[in-house]
Amino acid sequence: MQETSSQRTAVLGCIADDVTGATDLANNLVQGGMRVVQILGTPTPEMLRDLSEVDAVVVALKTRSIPAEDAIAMSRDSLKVLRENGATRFYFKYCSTFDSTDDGNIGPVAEALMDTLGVHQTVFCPAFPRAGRTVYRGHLFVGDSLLNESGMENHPLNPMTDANLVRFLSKQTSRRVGLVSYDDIEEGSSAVEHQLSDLQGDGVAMVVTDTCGDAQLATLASACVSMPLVTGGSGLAHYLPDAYRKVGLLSSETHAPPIPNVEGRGLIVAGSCSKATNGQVEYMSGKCPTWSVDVSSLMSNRDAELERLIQWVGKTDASVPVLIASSARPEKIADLQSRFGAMEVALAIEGFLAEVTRRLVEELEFRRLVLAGGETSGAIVRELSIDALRIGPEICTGVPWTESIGRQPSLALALKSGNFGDVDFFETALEMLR
Ligand SMILES: Nc1ncnc2c1ncn2[C@@H]1O[C@H](COP(=O)(O)OP(=O)(O)OP(=O)(O)O)[C@@H](O)[C@H]1O
Ligand SMILES: O=C(O)[C@@H](O)C(=O)CO
Repeated sequence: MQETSSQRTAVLGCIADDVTGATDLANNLVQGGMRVVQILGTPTPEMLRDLSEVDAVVVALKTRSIPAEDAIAMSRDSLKVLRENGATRFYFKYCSTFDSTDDGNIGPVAEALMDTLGVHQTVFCPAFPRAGRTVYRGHLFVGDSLLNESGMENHPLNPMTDANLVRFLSKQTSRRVGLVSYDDIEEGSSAVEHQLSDLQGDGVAMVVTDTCGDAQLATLASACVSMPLVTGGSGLAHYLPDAYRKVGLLSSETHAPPIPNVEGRGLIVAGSCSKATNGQVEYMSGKCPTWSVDVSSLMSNRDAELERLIQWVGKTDASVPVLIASSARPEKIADLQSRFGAMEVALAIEGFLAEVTRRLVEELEFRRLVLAGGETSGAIVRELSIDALRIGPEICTGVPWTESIGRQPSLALALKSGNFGDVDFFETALEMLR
């Protein structure tokens, strides 16, 4: 296939199961030299037709923690539109910590996409070594810890209690699950292709891939270049553009991302309770006015809590950013969940933070938003009616600045996955826009 410089529609169509994951994926594609637009929610054909000079479209859904049949339907709808717009390669992005439950949604959505595309095999590559996620002998590590000892076992929505991905994915699918091992990958991309083909001969449709470093991701990208569908975290995406260029799927030009040109006040909203976000909230709370959401009051008297918060922000010094956080430690979360129900409290907080953010943007001219947590960011961008984002430069591994497309006034947004970023992430992000 030689579509190179005349290619006007995106070659690669991506479907991500949450909004910060989508941004992370887009960031890696941008670093590979692609021009990338992120669409928030299922795209319409018109939205894609209006995009020109784009190499990849990343669709950000919010399907990680919803019933599997709904996640499948939304993912299929997005696939259809991306395909009709001319994409020939597809990427299903989930979390580098494989966030899901025994019932899905990673296995069921991957199966549905495979069936729609008529493909018999795909890879599962959650590894993102630059962010400390590696896979060895099928086991997922976060830094030096196995997934189930990394803090992810305490996640409010999908506690991860099994690091063995071959075993865990097998619970989500009736298809055979296998492994391309570290040793196979070390032998190079042809060896991986042979191994994939042998596994396919044995009826293995879903292949978890060991990956301990970036060189192995590059090998894997070359081995997967002709696969219509790949699945994974964002690490593999860094290397796919180059692999596509080598086979003529993508023009040899690379593109540098623009920094958002947005004036206005900074707002940090954290709904993630991950270890990293908790540390970032603690650090930033010593540096700017900070509001810690009282979840019990929110559950009993939401409107009063909202007004109290808006009034408080109105009295803060307009020359500095404001931080609003619901983040809490595991014991506190467990207590709230037992009193109100896990999903009920999660959705109530998401809705509350979303409404607060919209009101602050509309009423107090906040324009530079730093949001922590995928579900939280998803709820907020939806409330702000943002349809699409242009991807800008990287703030830290996996998190770029982005700028809203088609919204007046435009907003600069940094959508941070819960576990990403150093302790000073919020400060660093806002300083980049000075
Ligand atoms: N104090 C709290 N008690 C219970 N649940 C909370 C609390 N604060 C936030 N939540 C909920 O926890 C969930 C956190 O998910 P979110 O995706 O935003 O963060 P994350 O999982 O750490 O990030 P990511 O998905 O990017 O890794 C949200 O649904 C949020 O509303
Ligand atoms: O892959 C990751 O870790 C992140 O992009 C993410 O999906 C967190 O929600």
